[in-house]
Amino acid sequence: MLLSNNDIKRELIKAKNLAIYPLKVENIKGSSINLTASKYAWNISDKKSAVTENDKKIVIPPNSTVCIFTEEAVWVSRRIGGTYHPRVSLVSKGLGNISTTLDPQWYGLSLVAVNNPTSNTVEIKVGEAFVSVMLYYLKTPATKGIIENQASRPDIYSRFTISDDEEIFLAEQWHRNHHGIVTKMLNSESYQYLYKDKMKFLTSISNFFGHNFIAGVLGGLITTIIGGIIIYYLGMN
Ligand SMILES: Nc1ccn([C@H]2C[C@H](O)[C@@H](COP(=O)(O)OP(=O)(O)OP(=O)(O)O)O2)c(=O)n1
Repeated sequence: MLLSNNDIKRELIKAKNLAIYPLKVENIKGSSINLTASKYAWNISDKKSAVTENDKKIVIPPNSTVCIFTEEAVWVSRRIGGTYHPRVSLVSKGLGNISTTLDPQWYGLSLVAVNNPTSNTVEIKVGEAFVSVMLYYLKTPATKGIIENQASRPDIYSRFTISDDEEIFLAEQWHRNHHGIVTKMLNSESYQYLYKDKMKFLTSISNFFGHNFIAGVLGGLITTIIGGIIIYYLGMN
């Protein structure tokens, strides 16, 4: 079953099946969450950084592919899997990315390959939402402990020419284990915002039902229905 925006928010608040950090609430869409491009990106042909010197843009030359780390690290439990999809705004510039999968129990940054088959150079802004992840509840939880790939994919990024700064960031522990991603998310302002938003909603519902007039009307309705059922059964006998 595909997760809606409400399912995603509920799961993020519980933090028992899903955690994302940094969490950008505005990137939670109807049935997906958009992830943003980080300044860690490399061209697969020359293995060099594809980011401009001021760290503002990722440059994808004609007929080439660039691997871009997302700013967000994601953790999913055994009960959730997902798929990565290109955003229409990118596809309409001629770019594409090969749709890939998010395995249950995954934790780490995502490394997304974006290809430019056009004859023009295309740029993606650092921080721009460039890929959508759709999340699904699994019918039964996946087998415990089977995690086939290392967090944040060092097997792949080690093929690129990595600077010292990049190396330091990629070695940071918060995005390389489940606990780190969950803790960072729980301590973030956007998590507090999401949590308070839910509490506001629950309080407004309880205020609504707690209101004397509404409570009276509901009480009257319930009494009438129960009374009606009793009279009906008494009449039958
Ligand atoms: N664009 C993507 C897509 C996925 N992943 C992460 C999350 C996935 O749970 C994990 C594994 O993805 P695949 O199984 O597709 O990766 P491989 O190509 O390594 O395949 P396999 O695991 O079969 O060896 O990599 C990622 O970092 N970037």
